[in-house]
Amino acid sequence: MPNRTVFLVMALVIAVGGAPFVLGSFYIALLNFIGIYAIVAIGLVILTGSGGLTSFGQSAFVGLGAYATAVLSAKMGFSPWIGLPVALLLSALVALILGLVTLHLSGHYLALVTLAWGMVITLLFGNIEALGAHTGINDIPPLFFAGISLAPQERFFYLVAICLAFVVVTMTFLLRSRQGRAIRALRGGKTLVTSLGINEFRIRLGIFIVAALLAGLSGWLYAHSQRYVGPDPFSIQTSIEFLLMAAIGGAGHIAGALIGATLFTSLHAVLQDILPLFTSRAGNIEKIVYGCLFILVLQYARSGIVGMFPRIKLHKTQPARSATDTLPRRVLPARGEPLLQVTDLTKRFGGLTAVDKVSFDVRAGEIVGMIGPNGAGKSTTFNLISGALHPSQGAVTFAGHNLTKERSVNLVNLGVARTFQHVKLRPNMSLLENVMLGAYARTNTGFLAGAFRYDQADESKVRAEAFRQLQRIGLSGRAEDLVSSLPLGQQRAVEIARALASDPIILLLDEPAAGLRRLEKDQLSQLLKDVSAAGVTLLLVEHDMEFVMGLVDRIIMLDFGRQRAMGTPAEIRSNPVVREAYLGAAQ
Ligand SMILES: Nc1ncnc2c1ncn2[C@@H]1O[C@H](COP(=O)(O)OP(=O)(O)OP(=O)(O)O)[C@@H](O)[C@H]1O
Repeated sequence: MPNRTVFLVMALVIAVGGAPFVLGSFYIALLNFIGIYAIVAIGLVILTGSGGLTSFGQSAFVGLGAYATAVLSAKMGFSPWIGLPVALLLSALVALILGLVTLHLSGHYLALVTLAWGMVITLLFGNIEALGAHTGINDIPPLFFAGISLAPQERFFYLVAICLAFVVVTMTFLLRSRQGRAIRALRGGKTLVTSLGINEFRIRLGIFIVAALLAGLSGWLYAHSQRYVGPDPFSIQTSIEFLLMAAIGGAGHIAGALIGATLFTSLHAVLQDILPLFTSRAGNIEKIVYGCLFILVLQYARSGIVGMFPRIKLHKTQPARSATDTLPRRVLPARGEPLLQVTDLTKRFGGLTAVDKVSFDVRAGEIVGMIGPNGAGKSTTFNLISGALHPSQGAVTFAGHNLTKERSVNLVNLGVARTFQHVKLRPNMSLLENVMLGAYARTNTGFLAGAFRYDQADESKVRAEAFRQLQRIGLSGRAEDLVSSLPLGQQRAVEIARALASDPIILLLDEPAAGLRRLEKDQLSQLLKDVSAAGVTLLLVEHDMEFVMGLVDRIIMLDFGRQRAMGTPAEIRSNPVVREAYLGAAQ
């Protein structure tokens, strides 16, 4: 651990250890609430801030955890410690069921379903007699540890601090891990994550369960801290307040959740003291204050308070230390071997035939370009080959596999990698992390391994691979910089490095030169020639004829969805059909 981190951790341990001796009981009780709420807000950092999924049902999961342990300990006489695994299991199970039903759907279905779930659970808590209906459950027994009662808030404080520290550490590790990168990539859209071999549904389900687990833990703490549970604290309003906490602090960072929970809970305490002095409608005014706060945050500080500060790097990523830190590489097919066969490929959009019986093949080691005027069907053909679209008819065979029958998420495992016409990098991630995403399918560590750091051997290899690819494009010196700080030409190079990190047999490039200046195009052309020299086959769609002619071995020309010509650049240049349909205007 670097010295600065050791110093920070020690200072924090001393501050937390001494707090109950220095602060009065009001402040300790306040800190307990902050800790309990921060755990839920950290769940939202994972779910909403990182993964882009909104849940209005987090307080319902808190309630589930709280009621589970309350019923077990107060009504059934079990140890409150038994309540912890039960609260966690119940939260995870409900999240699994809700997730399985909704997470396949795109759009705002999850938000709507969690809203309904939040409303239903509050109604249930308030109406089921066995749960104490509106009176709730009293006399929840305190926790005991080694025979010592944790009933006093000063002692409970240590339990909250330990749970919060555990959550902060494991969730920080998770976000930095292979699955953490996948979580942060979700916002890039399904086509991107699928092309990297990331199962979008599984990751969404995973983070929904993680956030529910944290809410369940928070509920367990809440029940044994307050020793009473009733329906009111678990309403939709509280769920919105959790979202507000994460948004104020900065939903993209764990530190944001801590800051947001601290500010919001303190503000709540202050308003509850002050407002009744001026008005008998303190509750309503408080809601208005929160509403205004939300609008202000959305208007002026979308990344929350944390986003107002420059990025602090507590650790510097090091390249691999030894030669054994390398991922196994696949054996590339020998140059000239048949690799990709496209047969009668057809795609209809309603009455429009965008691609009409296109057939061609690509041999290993070739650079093949696909050209054609606007609307010719190039992108559609590209998307059919890369698995982003399914054909209406025809087949794409790659190294013996029928790609049209494969799940698109598996293509990267077969050796198919791609780049995008509109660069799809994750702007808030470093160059290194963006390229590491490319190697996602080459290792298989899961959420648990990431959260508990059992993934370091694999991570070190993936990091080494990403450094190697960054060196290849001449950007290893900027590995730690945010990718959004690069000009477009270098961003395209990073996309190529990311694709190469998957150890592809074929690289599909969608208009790689679009938007580049002349010098950037020359650099890109040289990079692609180097990649080809290393044995990777290239198939590209491109508008820029000069760029294509100087780079490729063969060209396929499409027009109105049909394949009009195929040949070497010289043959294409002199082909009358091409000259008329495509080059005519340029000559
Ligand atoms: N999802 C879609 N739904 C309906 N029509 C589509 C869809 N995608 C493409 N098309 C249509 O299919 C035809 C071919 O489009 P495509 O984008 O493949 O052409 P292109 O050669 O890539 O053109 P450009 O160079 O302008 O990108 C166009 O007429 C387009 O409007």
